[in-house]
Amino acid sequence: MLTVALPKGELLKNSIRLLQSVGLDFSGFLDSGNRQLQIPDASGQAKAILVRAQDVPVYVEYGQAQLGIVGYDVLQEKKPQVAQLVDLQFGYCRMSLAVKASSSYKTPLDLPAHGRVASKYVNCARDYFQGLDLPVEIVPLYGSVELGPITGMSEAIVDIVSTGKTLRENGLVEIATLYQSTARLIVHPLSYRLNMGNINQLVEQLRVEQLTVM
Ligand SMILES: Nc1ncnc2c1ncn2[C@@H]1O[C@H](COP(=O)(O)OP(=O)(O)OP(=O)(O)O)[C@@H](O)[C@H]1O
Ligand SMILES: O=P(O)(O)OC[C@H]1O[C@H](OP(=O)(O)OP(=O)(O)O)[C@H](O)[C@@H]1O
Repeated sequence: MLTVALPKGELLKNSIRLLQSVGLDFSGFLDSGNRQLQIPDASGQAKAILVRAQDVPVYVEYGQAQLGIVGYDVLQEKKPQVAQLVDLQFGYCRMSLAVKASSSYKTPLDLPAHGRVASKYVNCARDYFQGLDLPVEIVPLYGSVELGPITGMSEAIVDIVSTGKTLRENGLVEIATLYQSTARLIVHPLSYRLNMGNINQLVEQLRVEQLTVM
């Protein structure tokens, strides 16, 4: 039986919608009273496990799930050994560098050498500043990173921006975009090569459906 790893949070609804369009129903995860972390599809072809967004590639890399749905941002941060097969065209956001709107930093190179940058995406932030040849201290945080510059702990943040509302409401502005991100269908490479549980057919169906459903 195929196992699909689904991310809790922002990408869950659209992931479930997409899978429904190819006949796999995991809508039970959307029931507010439901605390089950794995549910079988009614057809008996597959089951889904519900994990934190950052953990989706872990289950796929280790082969406990053959398929998963995860943001490109997470793949950039963790660089897991998985095949990235389809850009699912939802979960649009961008990884940005932001500073206080009132600061004098208008471009990344205006930031002071050895200044601090707070982020949940420490590898993305580190790679970006290495590419600029600007030495900075990356301060790892787990959320609400906008508070870094507000409290004065850091000069800047590297974080996901979607509507821009969170930045605006906290007096921050973007000064650079590291990359754009969308949800991706990822696959365990060996399972794909061996076509386990007819995985290739399902991937093709998802490739077609994502164009019409979203
Ligand atoms: N505001 C947003 N708008 C659109 N997509 C987003 C937004 N925030 C995050 N995403 C995308 O959705 C994915 C999951 O984000 P979500 O906020 O649900 O989890 P998370 O905060 O990264 O993880 P966790 O809560 O487990 O720490 C992200 O990796 C990104 O690809
Ligand atoms: O541009 P916007 O549409 O306002 O969205 C951006 C916000 O969404 C994410 O936060 P999330 O809700 O995941 O909370 P977090 O601070 O715990 O990461 C991200 O970290 C920003 O704070």
